[in-house]
Amino acid sequence: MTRPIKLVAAQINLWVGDVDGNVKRIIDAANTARDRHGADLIAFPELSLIGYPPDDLLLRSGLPPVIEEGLSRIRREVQGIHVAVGHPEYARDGMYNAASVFRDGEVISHARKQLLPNYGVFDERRHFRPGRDDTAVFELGGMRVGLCICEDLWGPAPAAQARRAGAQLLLNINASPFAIGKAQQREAVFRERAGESGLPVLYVNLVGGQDDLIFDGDSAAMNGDGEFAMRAPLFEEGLHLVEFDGNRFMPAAQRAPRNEHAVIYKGVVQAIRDYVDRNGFPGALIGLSGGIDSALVAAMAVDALGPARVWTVSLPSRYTADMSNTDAAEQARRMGAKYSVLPIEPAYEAFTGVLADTFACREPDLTEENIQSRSRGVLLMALSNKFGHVVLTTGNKSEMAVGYATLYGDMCGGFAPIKDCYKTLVYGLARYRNSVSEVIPPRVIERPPTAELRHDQKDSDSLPDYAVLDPILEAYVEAQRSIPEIVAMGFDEADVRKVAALVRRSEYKRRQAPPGPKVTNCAFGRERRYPITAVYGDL
Ligand SMILES: Nc1ncnc2c1ncn2[C@@H]1O[C@H](COP(=O)(O)OP(=O)(O)OC[C@H]2O[C@@H]([n+]3cccc(C(=O)O)c3)[C@H](O)[C@@H]2O)[C@@H](O)[C@H]1O
Ligand SMILES: Nc1ncnc2c1ncn2[C@@H]1O[C@H](COP(=O)(O)OP(=O)(O)OP(=O)(O)O)[C@@H](O)[C@H]1O
Ligand SMILES: NC(=O)CC[C@H](N)C(=O)O
Repeated sequence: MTRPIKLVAAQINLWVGDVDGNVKRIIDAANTARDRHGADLIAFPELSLIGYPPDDLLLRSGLPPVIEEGLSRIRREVQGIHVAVGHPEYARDGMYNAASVFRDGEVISHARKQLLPNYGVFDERRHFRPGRDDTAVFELGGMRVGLCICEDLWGPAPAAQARRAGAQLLLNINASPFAIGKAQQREAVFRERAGESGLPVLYVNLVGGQDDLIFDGDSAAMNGDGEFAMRAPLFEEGLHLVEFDGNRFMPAAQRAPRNEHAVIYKGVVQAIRDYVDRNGFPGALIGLSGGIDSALVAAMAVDALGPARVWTVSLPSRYTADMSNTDAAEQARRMGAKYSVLPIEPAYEAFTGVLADTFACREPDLTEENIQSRSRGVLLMALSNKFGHVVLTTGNKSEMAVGYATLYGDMCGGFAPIKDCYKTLVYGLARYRNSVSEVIPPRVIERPPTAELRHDQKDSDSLPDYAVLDPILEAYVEAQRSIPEIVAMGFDEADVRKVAALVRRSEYKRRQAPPGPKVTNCAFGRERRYPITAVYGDL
């Protein structure tokens, strides 16, 4: 009787563009899987040599020889274990999203991705040709393994082909980004494929932050009857071993419950860490107002980078309540982060002084409010220029949706960690973080949200309550519902019309906003591409 085969899912963090570094990460992990786990095969994520998504880096004429050299290094330097890696393939008729399996210098198998995703954040048809229905099935320890790439699992054909070609299990390598509900969606896909084909599925996905995407891993082994034998923790690197006896993966895994706020929090922290580190910043700067948005971003930044690399700055104006200053100082103390106070009053006086004659016949309005916000932006960017830290912007999705942010003011900065988190989610994440240890003074979470740009201002003066606004935004932005449809869902027509008009009118602002991680099922940017200049009404 043949012994069970040992397979390792390499849930690792790979860097886009860093082929040499990724090859080294792959070789090191393969050697560890062989030596520590006695593995027969290790599988790496989709396009692991170049990282995901490589976008138009794929068009660089210097890339093919670098990929070729990386693949031959893996072939030369890893012995005694099958290695499955994803890489671009440059063929005579075009480029393919491919995967190769190597063993002791030989190419054992080769697959080309058949189903190229071209929706949501994906643009794969821009670069790749689809592979034909020539599913790769190879032998390992007397068993037959079918190899396919990411989206190939999301349709029935590639798994059915593998089954017909005699596969006993399906190995699927991925670059599948996180979104709320994605883990459940994946589970449904595994179940559907396993149910149709009867094949157990080994699913390998990467972890890490890449500009506006985060990859959560969620690598898994599911048996043909829909039972999990392994499900890796989210947002953690690891080499996950499973054994396969020809019919089933072993052993059956206990699945730890997953708290949604904990998962999202961890994902955004990962996004901050990878963005700051990979772009070479010594740390991050945050304007800490005593409000909930900057409080959450500061807590996440400290969790991502450690307190020594986070610099919080209070920038009070005449409208800033004492309570706000006290709470900001208290949070910085609790987190152990650097805290400076730079009052914006002199800058504001200087700007309004220069404009005084020109504005003589005009009443104060939003213009002056925006000057406060812009004075803060100028100061934070000056600190960034002088000390090299990146400014983290604190706008949330509700604000970015309706344009409730000042261009070149509080929108100043390089990375926007919570830009895809609705305000109601911001509260949930802050409460979750405080349930671990209370870094945010509770009053910050409890008081009503305010921009403090004029006396006694509250967000609810100009916007519907977030409990109403956020579901309208979900319907309008994510589900692309028309105004009459949203009204039919039970919302007040005036509210819906106002919100929709604000969303339409602020497209220009979002185009100028810094990147930040996708969390919802339709993030602004890559995933929702609307014209700025357009005339459309109730659509
Ligand atoms: N289609 C278009 N294409 C390109 N540019 C366009 C444009 N339409 C206007 N603009 C430009 O944009 C300017 C207006 O934008 P902007 O200068 O940002 O100003 P604006 O959007 O008028 O005001 C800022 C808004 O954000 C709110 N806010 C500010 C700060 C913090 C918070 C908070 O609670 O977090 C809220 C504030 O209460 C106000 O409602 C126009 O004067 C014009 O220069
Ligand atoms: N007094 C302040 N000191 C430092 N930064 C400030 C101050 N006021 C505003 N900011 C910065 O500008 C951002 C926008 O703040 P604002 O108070 O206008 O609205 P907000 O969206 O409710 O944010 P928050 O909940 O953080 O207060 C803040 O998150 C913060 O980064
Ligand atoms: N890279 C891919 O093919 C990813 C597509 C897939 N449906 C996912 O998001 O998981």
